[in-house]
Amino acid sequence: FKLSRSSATQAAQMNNKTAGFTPVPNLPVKKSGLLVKYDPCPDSIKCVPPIQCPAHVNLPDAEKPRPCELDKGTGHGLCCTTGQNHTASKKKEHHHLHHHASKAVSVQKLFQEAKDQLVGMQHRALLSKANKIEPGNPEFAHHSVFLTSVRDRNKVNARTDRAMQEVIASRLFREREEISVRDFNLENFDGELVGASLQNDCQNLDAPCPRRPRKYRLPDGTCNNPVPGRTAWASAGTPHERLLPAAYVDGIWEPRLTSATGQPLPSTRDISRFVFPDVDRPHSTYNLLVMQFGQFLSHDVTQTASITNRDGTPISCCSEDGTRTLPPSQSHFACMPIPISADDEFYAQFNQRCMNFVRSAIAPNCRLGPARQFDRVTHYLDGSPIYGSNEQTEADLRTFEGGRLRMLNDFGRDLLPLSQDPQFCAQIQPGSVCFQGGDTRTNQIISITAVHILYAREHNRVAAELARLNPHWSDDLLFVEAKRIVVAELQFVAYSEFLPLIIGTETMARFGLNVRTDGYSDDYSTDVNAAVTSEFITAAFRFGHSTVDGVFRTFSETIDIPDVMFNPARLLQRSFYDDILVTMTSQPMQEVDSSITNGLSQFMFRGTNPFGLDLVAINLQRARDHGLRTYNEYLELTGSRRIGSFGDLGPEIASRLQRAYASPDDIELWVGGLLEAADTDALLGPTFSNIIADQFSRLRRGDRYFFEHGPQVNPGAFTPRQLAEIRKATMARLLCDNSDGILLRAHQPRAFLLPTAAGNEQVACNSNAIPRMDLAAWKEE
Ligand code: HEM
Ligand SMILES: [Ca+2]
Repeated sequence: FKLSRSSATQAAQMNNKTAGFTPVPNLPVKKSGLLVKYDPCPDSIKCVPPIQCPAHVNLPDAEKPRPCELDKGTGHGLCCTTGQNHTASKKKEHHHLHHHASKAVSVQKLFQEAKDQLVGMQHRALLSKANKIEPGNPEFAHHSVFLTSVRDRNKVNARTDRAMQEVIASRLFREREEISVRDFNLENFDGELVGASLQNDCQNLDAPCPRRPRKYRLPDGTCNNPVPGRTAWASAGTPHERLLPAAYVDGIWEPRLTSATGQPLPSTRDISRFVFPDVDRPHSTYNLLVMQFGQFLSHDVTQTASITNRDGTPISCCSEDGTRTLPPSQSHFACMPIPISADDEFYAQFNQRCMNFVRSAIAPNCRLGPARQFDRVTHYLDGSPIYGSNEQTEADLRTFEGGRLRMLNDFGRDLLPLSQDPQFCAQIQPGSVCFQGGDTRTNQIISITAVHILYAREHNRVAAELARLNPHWSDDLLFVEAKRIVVAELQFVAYSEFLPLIIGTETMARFGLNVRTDGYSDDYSTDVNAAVTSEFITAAFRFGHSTVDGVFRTFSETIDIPDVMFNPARLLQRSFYDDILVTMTSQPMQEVDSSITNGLSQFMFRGTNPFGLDLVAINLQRARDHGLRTYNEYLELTGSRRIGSFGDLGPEIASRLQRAYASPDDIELWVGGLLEAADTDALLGPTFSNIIADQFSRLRRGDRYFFEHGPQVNPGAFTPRQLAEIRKATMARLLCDNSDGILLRAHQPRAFLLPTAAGNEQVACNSNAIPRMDLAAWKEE
């Protein structure tokens, strides 16, 4: 007797649910065992979720904010006086550099020393002949997303040089001034360089903006915040924010390498193979579009840059055949390769002992202090994967006729135009083509290429409709108006349909994330920086990697995902676009749990090689590179109790964790976050939900152009009538309006849930059950 597929699935899911760990609130309890009831906060002090008052972790007990009840019984918060900064604004310690009779001279001397050291490091990097990567190597594909155009190369090199000088100068400074690592990580010292002779390099912190605010966003995200000194906030090229101070062992850029026990941390590849095997656990109601839209959103808000060779080529930190790590004398200063154990069940077959890993590029800070990674794309949720994150990219994508985006017309179907570097994908997957989108990751997996096509078609659909309604509008006006509508639809779908499925309705309410049913929102604040946090991009929003299935079961074939990475050529087949859209909305995604498909953890970007990269190992290595703290520290940040033993996380997983880690204090944020049991009606547990909720709160409260913000604050506000139309947008309508009508003519109204979910039966695309926006609200009287 065999279990039917569905009951086996159910059993697996129950198993997963009971295995999940639920963090325990860290609150004072009365002798009776009941939670203490809290008084309201004093006037003008807000009660916020603990994550939105991050300084509480680092304050001495006597200064900690006191707990309070959040609105509508959604849990406990803190009466916060320190805002969203991870350090309380304490008086900075003054070190003599600042008071030196000729500060400018000593800063300059420090930087000259740093420059000399850097030249030495670069010289050694140049001498190491081995550190190039050939096309065709999986690592070449990994780095393709980081590559900069020839046009930008000098600028990128100059920026990295400057940032590296700051790192070296910070080291010299910290040693000479004998500042503790803790104070350095917390930035409890005066490290401002503004005013010193180097200030010329710091001017890009404030973008030049027109006096009268623009009605439309700028492609690079500048001039969103109107306050002088903040006009570059969250624009392309600006650094990540941090919830907790970095965990660099030197307080500057040296990654965490030792366990709480004092022995070396385990290799992230070992953590991957011990803790994250490939187990098929399909989700009972969520489909693969949740996964794919999630990745699309992540590409909108974040793309980290990598350090490269000076000629822009990727750096290799392993010997060419992967059998050994390059010795320090031969390797680049940005190298942080991942060791592979000799007993690795998978990579040992291919004699691999080293997986390449190059550290993320860092931004000049214009101050001494911990290194800060930056975002290459606009942090704002502003459709940047569709339109690009700078003026040039946007211009390259436009036709300059009718406000439209360029498309490749393939026998009557609109696809994205072919990439200007059409050979690129062919270097990874012979015979493939690459498409051109607003983001360099457009071809990373065929399903994301399809989402890019979906939105580009929507843009052109809206532009055509606006042109019909307003025949006198210019190309420019049609373009910016269509973009404003498409971005609003994207934001609306993200906040109304997607986010509640991920973090649940209670967290939505606690962080004030729900879209309104009418009127304008009033939560815009010039004090909120929308920039993504290190914790969000390096761990929490990478939850999505657990939801990826190793195959697409399309109408006509079962495709292994590594075969469609950088290989979107199937989209040229007449029915494939519809087929992959239908596959995404009808095939379940994978559960969020301690399992990752081999398609990501062994074969990622394999191209024509027998093995690829391990994304789990890379995620964890990236977290160390970016100075992320451990799971326990984020439990504390979110107001939960730390775990004391592996057993706290459940009996089955405990032995696997014990095999990987020496101490529960070493468990990484991404690992602990995935192991939590989901909140009620959510996909994720509280730690990831909190980090994601905090980010999406920044992304609306810190974005002046957010679709719900009214004319008092938003120069691009919609009229009430237009806003009512935006609020009809759904993912189902987007799919229906922009499919080829070959395989997709009907759809379930809730597009992120399987058609088998209760009350979600398919209806014809022209049915009223899938509402339609009426663009007549944009007709000029
Ligand atoms: C479809 C399969 C996917 C592949 C092949 C993939 C691959 C990758 C790779 C190679 C990176 C860069 C890793 C590094 O060097 O640190 C990355 C980063 C990331 N991924 Fe994925 N991913 C996939 C799906 C997803 C999904 C579904 C989500 C979220 C729902 C997601 C969220 C992220 C985030 C937030 C980052 C950090 C981006 C940055 O700042 O550079 N990914 N992914
Ligand atoms: Ca963006």
